Amino acid sequence: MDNLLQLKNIKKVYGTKIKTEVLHGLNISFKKGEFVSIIGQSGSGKSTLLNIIGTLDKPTEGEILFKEKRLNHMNGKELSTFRNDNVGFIFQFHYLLPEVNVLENVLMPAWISKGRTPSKDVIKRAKRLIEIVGVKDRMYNKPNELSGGQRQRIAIARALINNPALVLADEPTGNLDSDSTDKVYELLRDINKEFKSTFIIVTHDMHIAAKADRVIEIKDGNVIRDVNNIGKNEIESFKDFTPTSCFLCEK
Ligand SMILES: Nc1ncnc2c1ncn2[C@@H]1O[C@H](COP(=O)(O)OP(=O)(O)OP(=O)(O)O)[C@@H](O)[C@H]1O
Repeated sequence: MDNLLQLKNIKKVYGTKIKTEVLHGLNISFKKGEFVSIIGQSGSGKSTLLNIIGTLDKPTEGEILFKEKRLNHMNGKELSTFRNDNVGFIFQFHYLLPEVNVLENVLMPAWISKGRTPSKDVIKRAKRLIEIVGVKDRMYNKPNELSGGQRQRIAIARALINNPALVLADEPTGNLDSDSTDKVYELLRDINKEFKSTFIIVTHDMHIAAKADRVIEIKDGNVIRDVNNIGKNEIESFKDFTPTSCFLCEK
């Protein structure tokens, strides 16, 4: 698999008078189509890293290459175009617009990036995505008429409308019960297989992280572990993050 994204010596310092370095020179490459979990204790730097990868925040030092192209020197407008065309975001809270229906919510990023009413093909893609995420019968309902799990599924469909090469998710199932969590993760994996987008998912639940192709552990702003195809032996060694219901541990 080719590299989609490369982080080179990424440092992040917060504060001006009192400076705190929260990422200490990270070097990580992500391949096309890879499904990666980022795990770590609260405050270890996971969201900071994800925000930098998604260009929502700038690193204090270091370089980000996306398809070999340097992102560091892009201005705000260029970055916003870059994000709209290449990155899908899924957050813990769905941020759906309450005033418009499910279909219009999913179409919103396409609307924004083109600056006009989406084409028939885009509308077709939106309908297909809504079908894939299993909420077809709620296409014309408003978000407040959906369950929490259904809203998160719509947020996933919305993240995919522009066919992004990269999907970033920060605790995407943090607000869901364990049954919906499992279903949403299965859905993310299915979508990853079908559309070949690279998925980077921040979580502190090992039950979730273990479903990825690769698990990266961050501790105090450093990568302390980077493991492919995690198995039973490794999962037990991530004991800080292993809930009692961990499905692999019980095997
Ligand atoms: N805007 C900010 N200004 C100053 N410090 C910040 C800022 N954002 C985050 N931090 C600090 O950076 C460190 C890393 O925060 P970050 O949110 O990346 O951690 P995290 O691993 O995502 O945590 P959690 O799992 O609790 O969401 C923390 O010590 C946090 O207090």
